[in-house]
Amino acid sequence: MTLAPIDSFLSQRSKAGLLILSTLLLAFMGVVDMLSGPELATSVFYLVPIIIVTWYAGFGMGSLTAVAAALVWLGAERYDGVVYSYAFIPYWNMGVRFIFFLLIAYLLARLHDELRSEEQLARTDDLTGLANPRQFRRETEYEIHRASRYNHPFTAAFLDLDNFKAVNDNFGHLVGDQVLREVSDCIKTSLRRPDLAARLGGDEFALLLPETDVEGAHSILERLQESIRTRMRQHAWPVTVSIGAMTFMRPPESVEEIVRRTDRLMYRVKASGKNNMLHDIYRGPTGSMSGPAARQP
Ligand SMILES: Nc1nc2c(ncn2[C@@H]2O[C@H](COP(=O)(O)OP(=O)(O)OP(=O)(O)O)[C@@H](O)[C@H]2O)c(=O)[nH]1
Repeated sequence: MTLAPIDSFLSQRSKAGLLILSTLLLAFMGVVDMLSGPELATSVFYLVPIIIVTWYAGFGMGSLTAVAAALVWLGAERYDGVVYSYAFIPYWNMGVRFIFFLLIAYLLARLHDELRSEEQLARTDDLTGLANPRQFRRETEYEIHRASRYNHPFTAAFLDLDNFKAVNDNFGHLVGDQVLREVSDCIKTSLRRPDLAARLGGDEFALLLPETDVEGAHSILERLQESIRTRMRQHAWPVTVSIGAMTFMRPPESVEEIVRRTDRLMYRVKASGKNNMLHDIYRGPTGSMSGPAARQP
């Protein structure tokens, strides 16, 4: 049994939706507790709404649910007519339960944050904050499935910096790192929200532009190339960028095919003098390919 559908359902709920859900669960718990009487243990079930709200809406909302759970528990005890030797004991118990719930919510919120940040680290390139190759592959696989289903084009592009080694050699490795960060910054500001940018390693970057046809991709990539050129000139770094881009009117078989085709275009740019872009169209295994459109710098 997998919890994925429940997880997907809960993660799509708004904070208000989760609060309503937890209120309903607590009300249900209160009724069950009242009907079952004081003998039957139900305490652990009060944790369910607290766990759900804390995990999907954060510690603040989890604390509110913890208060509500402690109050509902007190109410159920009152209804059952439990007798204590001192009048303050029910309130003491309520306080202890609240602290227990709060501790669970706190630990859970910490665990959640740690997991999220680990996931984030596993997806990103340390130096630039862009996606890493594993994440690029995962998203590209997903895009192939999506494009097959909805029959939409998408574009993939490979970027390789020109003369980057010269910066390392002449200004040092730290300046080289700064170049990579500046290029990443240009990429981040040139792309749209659904686009993905990854650093594949060294001075190589990959872009995935979902739902993007030839014209759309061409204008984004031209803008990006110009933005990188301008930024490099501002720092007097002798770096330009070579781009190979492929617009897939039909999805290819695999990520490898995307990489192979796009990489090949990028290397043709390198071989023909660098600092340029080749952009081609893939129309399917039997379809014809247009000649690559090159733009001179
Ligand atoms: N500063 C820095 N350099 C790196 C990093 N990763 C790889 N490199 C260096 O990047 C360089 C990449 O080599 P090339 O792509 O051949 O260099 P290039 O001068 O751009 O060559 P062309 O693409 O032919 O213009 C190598 O010298 C690597 O040592 C990094 O994270 N930081």
